[in-house]
Amino acid sequence: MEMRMREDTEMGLDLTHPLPPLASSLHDSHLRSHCSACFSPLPPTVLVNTNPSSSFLCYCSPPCSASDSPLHFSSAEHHLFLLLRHSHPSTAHSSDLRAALRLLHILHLPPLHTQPLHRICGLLTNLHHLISPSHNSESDETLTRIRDGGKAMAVARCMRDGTEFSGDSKLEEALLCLVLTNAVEVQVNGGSALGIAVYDWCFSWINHSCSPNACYRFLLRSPETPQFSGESRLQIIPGGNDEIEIQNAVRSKSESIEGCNIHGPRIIVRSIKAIKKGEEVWVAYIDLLQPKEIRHAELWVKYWFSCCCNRCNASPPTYVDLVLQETLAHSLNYIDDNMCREEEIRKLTDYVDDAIADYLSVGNPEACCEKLENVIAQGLPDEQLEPIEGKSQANFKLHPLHHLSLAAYTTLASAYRVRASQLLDLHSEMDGDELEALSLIKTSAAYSLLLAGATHRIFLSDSSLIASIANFWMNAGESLLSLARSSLLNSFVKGRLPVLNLSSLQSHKCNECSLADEFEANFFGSQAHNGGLENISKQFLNCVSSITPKVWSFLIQGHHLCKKFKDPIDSNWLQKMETSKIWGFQAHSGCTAMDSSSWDEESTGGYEAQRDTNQERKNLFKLGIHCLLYGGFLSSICYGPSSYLTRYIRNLVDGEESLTGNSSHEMD
Ligand SMILES: C[S@@+](CC[C@H](N)C(=O)[O-])C[C@H]1O[C@@H](n2cnc3c(N)ncnc32)[C@H](O)[C@@H]1O
Repeated sequence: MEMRMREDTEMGLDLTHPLPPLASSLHDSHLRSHCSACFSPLPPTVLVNTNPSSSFLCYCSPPCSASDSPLHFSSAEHHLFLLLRHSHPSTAHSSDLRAALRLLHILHLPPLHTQPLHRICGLLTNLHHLISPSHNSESDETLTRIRDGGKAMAVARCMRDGTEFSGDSKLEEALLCLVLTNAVEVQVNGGSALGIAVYDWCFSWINHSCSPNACYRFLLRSPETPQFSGESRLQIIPGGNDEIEIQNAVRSKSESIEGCNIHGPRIIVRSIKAIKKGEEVWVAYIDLLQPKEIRHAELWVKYWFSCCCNRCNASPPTYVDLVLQETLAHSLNYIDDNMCREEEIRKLTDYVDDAIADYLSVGNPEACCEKLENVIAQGLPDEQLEPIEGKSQANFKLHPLHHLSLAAYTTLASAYRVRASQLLDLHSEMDGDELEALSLIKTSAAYSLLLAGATHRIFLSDSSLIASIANFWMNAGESLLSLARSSLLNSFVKGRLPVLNLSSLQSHKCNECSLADEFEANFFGSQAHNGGLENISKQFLNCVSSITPKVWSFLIQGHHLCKKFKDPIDSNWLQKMETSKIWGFQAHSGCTAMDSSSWDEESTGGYEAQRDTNQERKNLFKLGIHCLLYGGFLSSICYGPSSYLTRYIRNLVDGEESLTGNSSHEMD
């Protein structure tokens, strides 16, 4: 089954009203911090439980409790918790099982033997695929999860009914497969996933593409939020080969499913490209900034299909797919065979994963930064390169747009920021540490700008990456703005800084571009995207290309790796490198695309402390505002003008805390 456009549509329009979930469940880690019905965060003092014997779920209000608590007991979710508490006290992750139990309960399915299990309530289960014994270990994990999970669900239902478990859990397994095939992670306000939700065919029949034309967002309804406005006509209609399924689906739309979770997180589908009437609508099921091989492996294991979208079928591969997996060999004496190369890539991947784990799991951001910067600059360390058949192996470096490089910049931006705040927390009084902290914050901002600038190049060749790119520009803007506003900059120059009011969007209009007006117009709901994405992007790039060179040397001062990136926005250096060595192995000894011919170290060095730091600060601010507004503009295309992110950006730009004084400051 699939979904198609009812009429021609523009980019940046909602294609559905906010659709309520059939079932939803918080991840176990959020059960104490969020309302189990509406997923909104709980104020520390408001924990409503209808039944004192149930301490598993919390609610934000009596209406949420009244609507959800009965289902918690009648679906056997409560009994599942009791069961898991005894069998797997610490490792339980049960949101998929709980959502499946809830669905099983509200669907009132007829007895098992009369029910075909490949589709339930119109939704595909993939049952026979997901439970077939397979050749790959990740699928084996899925199989074990379905077998064990189905059994746990069935036992919980028997506990609820006071009956003996017969050993048959086929129906439960089918519902669990339905959840694995159709559930989406619920993420709001750019945070981590709160839980999962399953929606009816209006959303669940939308297929995946690695170059999608639509995206989705969630809307939470807490008791304070007014009722969701009435349903408007769906802009997408069901399509596919199964006429009976389509007719059933259209008919079922008028009968609301009993028990449907009215307070649960709602989903809205939105176009990110112009779509023609009758064209299929696609969303992305996975992270699109991964090379084809990894995307395909993930889709196969989770959803059991091979993607044949335009991006995946392109021959030669698209620019995006080429750079995301491109490596650069820089040793003549290597064994030129694919096995070696694959082995090398595997080692690079493990090395980067280990470095990221140093930060995220071990809590050592310093070790993480050192490893990531080494691998970006030099490839693997020597001890990782065992000679094969007496010959030393090539040491591959990652292309600056390789997906591991992108993961590295993201991690470095965050790890440097954390290092700065750790340093300031430890030694808040010491001047030397303030300078060190400032340098760490600058490096963090440099990496977030590098990430945004580098991935923008990819975005220009594939606009379906818009949501990720919006995020990168917003992060870069936020980082630059907080650096410009940081009091640490005050201690960097002797003497007092002149008065500089860095607040209010209106007072920071740029003479060269209309970004601020576009953002403002969007924010107040007047005609969206007047200037068109292409025009705005061009204006934005012109502005940031002229501002960045004025701050880049300040940001990377004293940082040897960042100095290798001549200019994060002007990617001429990258282009030079790509044309000098196109896809494949580098055949010349010692000559790498990352050596000094392309990575001009000299041109960016030599920052002098005597420079006009206040001017530098203004430029940082100006660049930050541009990045934020552009990220906000892209994000309003993906998530709508009234989304949390747009409001957040407005607040950031308006700057609740201005540095000094009140005089207005033009972005000149
Ligand atoms: C959420 S459902 C989408 C609707 C589904 N096509 C149906 O018939 O109900 C996800 C499943 O749809 C199929 N699917 C989604 N995108 C696909 C694609 N691009 N190519 C082939 N199958 C796809 C896979 O079987 C996947 O497990």
